[in-house]
This record gives sequence, structure tokens and C-alpha cells, in this order.
Amino acid sequence: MKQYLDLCRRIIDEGEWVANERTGKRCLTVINADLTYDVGAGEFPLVTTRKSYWKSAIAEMMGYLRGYDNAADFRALGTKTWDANANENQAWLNNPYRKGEDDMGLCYGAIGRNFPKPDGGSVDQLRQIVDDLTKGQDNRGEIFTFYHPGALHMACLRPCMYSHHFSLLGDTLYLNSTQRSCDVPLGLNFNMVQVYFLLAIMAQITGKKPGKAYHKIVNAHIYEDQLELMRDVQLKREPFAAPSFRINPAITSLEDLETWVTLDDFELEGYQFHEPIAYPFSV
Ligand SMILES: Nc1nc(=O)c2c([nH]1)NC[C@@H]1CN(c3ccc(C(=O)N[C@@H](CCC(=O)O)C(=O)O)cc3)CN21
Ligand SMILES: O=c1ccn([C@H]2C[C@H](O)[C@@H](COP(=O)(O)O)O2)c(=O)[nH]1
Repeated sequence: MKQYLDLCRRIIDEGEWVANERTGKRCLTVINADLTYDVGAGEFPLVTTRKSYWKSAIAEMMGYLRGYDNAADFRALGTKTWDANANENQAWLNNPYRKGEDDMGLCYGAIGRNFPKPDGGSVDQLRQIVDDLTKGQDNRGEIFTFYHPGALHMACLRPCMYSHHFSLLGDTLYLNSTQRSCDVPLGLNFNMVQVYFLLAIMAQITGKKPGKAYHKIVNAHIYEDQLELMRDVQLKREPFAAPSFRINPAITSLEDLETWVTLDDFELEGYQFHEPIAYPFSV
């Protein structure tokens, strides 16, 4: 939580205004931030200075792990976060590749689980990584990437957190996640939970101990219509102690995640938070 608040303050103190053509808004922006979550020590990185809808964040990551490409599938899992990008962005509505209501196109898990090969066919990166890690193997390239420059024109949005690289040292699993663009008031509140969750669940299904997750952000920004709420409301509040996060121990395989797991399989203990803040969302 301290890392999050420090980044928010740094953007306000040192950020530069950058005009963003896609949303038509200006963003107060800094370049490069490195956050670390000690998953082994159970340091769950949840925002406490406003109510965080953390289950929504987990549902998003579950949808990526399942390879979903449709906002309706994300809603069925328990999050509406893809509705606007799938259905309200004019450029995407006009895109000939859009397959209709709720289609998100070739992005995130839809690419990650089905990455097209130049010589034909596709690669299921996650299946290969899970198989390797389960055998105790780390080929120094256990990378789950959603970034395919040749497919960006076929998606409603380019992936923001676009690469998750797993590493083994003995029986401890590490994760380096990279994010190219970060909406700090809304997106990062979710992305921190997602990076922690991804390492915790991958360690659990591959039978490894979780170590640390390193989260690299390149462009970290606050939209102009979010600034006042961040500076004058959220940053005036005192954070509470972090809650602890629990995953149903019955989840032991990728197939479990793909089939029966729901948001009821994840719980928080001791989550204390301040009043919700409704930040404006830019489509
Ligand atoms: N501008 C922008 N920021 C993002 O963070 C973002 C995108 N676009 N597009 C793709 C996904 C969708 N994400 C989203 C979308 C909506 C919320 C949101 O409205 N959060 C509210 C309520 C969440 C709820 O009720 O479930 C929040 O207060 O956190 C958060 C992340 C993250 N990503
Ligand atoms: O997981 C996510 C997904 C999206 N975002 C934010 C970052 C940006 O504000 C927008 C994407 O806009 P681009 O013009 O494609 O950079 O969504 C996030 O923070 N986290």
C-alpha cells in the first residue's frame, strides 16, 4: 500500500502533462515504477484508502488465464470491467474485425493461450509454462506474453500488463510482470492484486513455494478528471494494515482453474477500508 501511495504522490509532485489522443484527455505522467510484492510472506497489495473491488480484479485475471475474448464471459466470471472497451469505443465499433456485441477481439488471454505461429498453428504458452514448472524446469524463457504487434489492429485495446515471466530458484517461484501503460487510480488498484494472485495461484497449481513478484510499470498516469479525487481525497487518508488473502487449497491444476473455480474460492481476512471513491473511467 505504501508503494502505491508513494507512486501516486510522485506523479502529483513530479508528473508531466501529456495529451492522450485515444481518450481525448490529458494525463499527469511519470516514466518507470517498480513495485515488489512478497507473496511468500503473504503481503497482499490491496488499496485500503478506498474500497477496492478486488474480486473483480481476480475475475479479470481468471478470464485472461482461460483465454476469454468476450466481455460477456468476463461478466459471467464476476466483472464488468471489459464492457466499455468492448461496446463503447467508437474506433472498435467501426473495426471490421469486431465480431459483434461484447467481442474484445484478439487480446490478452485470447492471444496468450493461442499465440499464432508464423509457420502455422498456434502456441498455448500457459500450458507449456505450467507443464515445465510442474516438472521443476525453468528454461529461462517461461514467458506468458499477450503482446503480438501483428494483431493489435484486431483487438479493442492493446494489452497493458503484457508480459508475465516466471522463474524457479530451487522450489521457489518468482514472477516478473511488465506493464506498458497504467491508469494508477483505477487500473493499478486491480493490477497489483492480479500480479500477486498470478504468482500465488501458479505456485499452488505447480506445487512450488511462492517467492516475490516484481511489477514493472513504464508509463504511469493519472487522468486529468481523476486528479482532484486522488490529491484531495484519497491521499488525505491514512492506510489500514493489509488484509490476508486465501486461495481454496483444492485448486491444484490448470484444468481446475479452467473449469470449476469461481470467485467463491478466494477470500480476504481483515480487509479494512475507507469509503469508496468513484473515479472517472476513460474509454
Ligand atoms: N482507462 C482505463 N483504465 C483501466 O484501468 C482499464 C481500461 N481503461 N481498459 C481495460 C481495463 C479495464 N479495467 C478496469 C475497468 C473498470 C474499472 C472500474 O470501473 N473500477 C471501479 C469499480 C469496479 C467494480 O465495481 O467492479 C473501481 O472503483 O475500482 C477498473 C478497471 C482496467 N483497464
Ligand atoms: O490492466 C490494465 C488495463 C488498462 N489499463 C489502462 C492504462 C491506460 O489508461 C488505458 C489503456 O490505454 P492505452 O491508450 O492503450 O495505453 O487502460 C490499466 O491501467 N491496467
